[in-house]
Amino acid sequence: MKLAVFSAKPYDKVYLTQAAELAPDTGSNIEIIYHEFVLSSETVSLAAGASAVCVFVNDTLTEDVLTSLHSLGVRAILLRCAGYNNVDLKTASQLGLFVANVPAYSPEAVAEFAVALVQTLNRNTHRAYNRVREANFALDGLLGRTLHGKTVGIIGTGKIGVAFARIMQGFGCELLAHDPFPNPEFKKYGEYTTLENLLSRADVVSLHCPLLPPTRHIINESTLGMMKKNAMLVNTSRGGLIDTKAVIAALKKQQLGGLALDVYEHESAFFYNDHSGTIIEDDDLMRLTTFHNVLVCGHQAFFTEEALGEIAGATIRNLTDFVHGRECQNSLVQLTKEQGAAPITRGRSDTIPIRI
Ligand SMILES: NC(=O)c1ccc[n+]([C@@H]2O[C@H](COP(=O)([O-])OP(=O)(O)OC[C@H]3O[C@@H](n4cnc5c(N)ncnc54)[C@H](O)[C@@H]3O)[C@@H](O)[C@H]2O)c1
Repeated sequence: MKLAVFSAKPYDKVYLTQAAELAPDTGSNIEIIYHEFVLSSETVSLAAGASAVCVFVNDTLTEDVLTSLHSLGVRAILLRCAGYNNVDLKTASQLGLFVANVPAYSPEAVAEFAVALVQTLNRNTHRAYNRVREANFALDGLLGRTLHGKTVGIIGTGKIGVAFARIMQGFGCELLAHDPFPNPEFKKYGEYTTLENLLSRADVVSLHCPLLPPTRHIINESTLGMMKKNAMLVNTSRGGLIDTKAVIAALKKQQLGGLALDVYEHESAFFYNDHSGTIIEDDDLMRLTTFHNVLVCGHQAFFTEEALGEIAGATIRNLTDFVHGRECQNSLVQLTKEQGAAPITRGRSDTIPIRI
């Protein structure tokens, strides 16, 4: 069985190769071909000969890409990530393609990174680091706020949102959450409220919901206007949750106190590659990097040794479930027995109708 891996970085090669070698029931039967470029309509032909493709957050699996994959003989799509907003699941299902993700690979890794962003932005440690290297020990401009006693608003209380809540409770924060599907786990840490009430009360707002049609630009001119003046906004979820132009306007008006992003609406053109020698034409991204109170990272919240090991292991397990026609608990499409995969059995927040 040939597996074509797109957007493959050196670390993907190490962890996936190791996981395939350790797979108990297929072992050396998996031949992996690594492509460093993204999967798109321009590159899809390179999947020829493969029965399965493995993709990441910025590979685009639109109707035409999926149709091409299917006609090339690809039957399984393995996402080595949790979010699947980049895959047209309806078309995949119609084509009878198996699609599986890795729903939980160290949610703690992402939650811990969100906390790191909050504290870096709040206490200006990134600016202090640069100053001290130039022997500038002045404190002007580095003033932060004590988090203890502040209100933190969490939008989306799934695995990552709850892990974030648990850590922020440890800081002594009051926690509010908004989620159309309340999670009993969160109730240990705080209370659910409406989006409007959360935004008007929170000193820090952190986004942990998936990107879906109803959550696209959930942070927009109107919802930014509801936020407490000088509050901080953190997004480690998906770039499309924030209307970038609206957030730039809120920063310019000094309505928003700070912004920390691990994800960006149009990140697929830049993230995971070195563009330092080129002219970046995305003026919104460049504008964001000029604010002293904005921190942008390149979608790295998941990036820990533990998470990479879990992602690779789960990806290969999803593949072997498909190969052996076993029920796959990470399946994202409902296929018939004849199409070669088992029915979906998902938990509360992962039920498919919510996502499509
Ligand atoms: N930056 C990274 O490296 C990274 C890594 C992993 C995941 N992510 C992102 O984090 C997101 C959350 O991951 P998770 O594992 O916690 O997912 P999850 O499925 O466990 O939880 C998502 C939660 O969002 C809720 N939700 C759905 N619609 C909502 C809405 N309109 N308003 C508020 N909440 C809503 C769901 O009910 C669910 O409780 C993923 O969708 C993914 O986009 C980012």
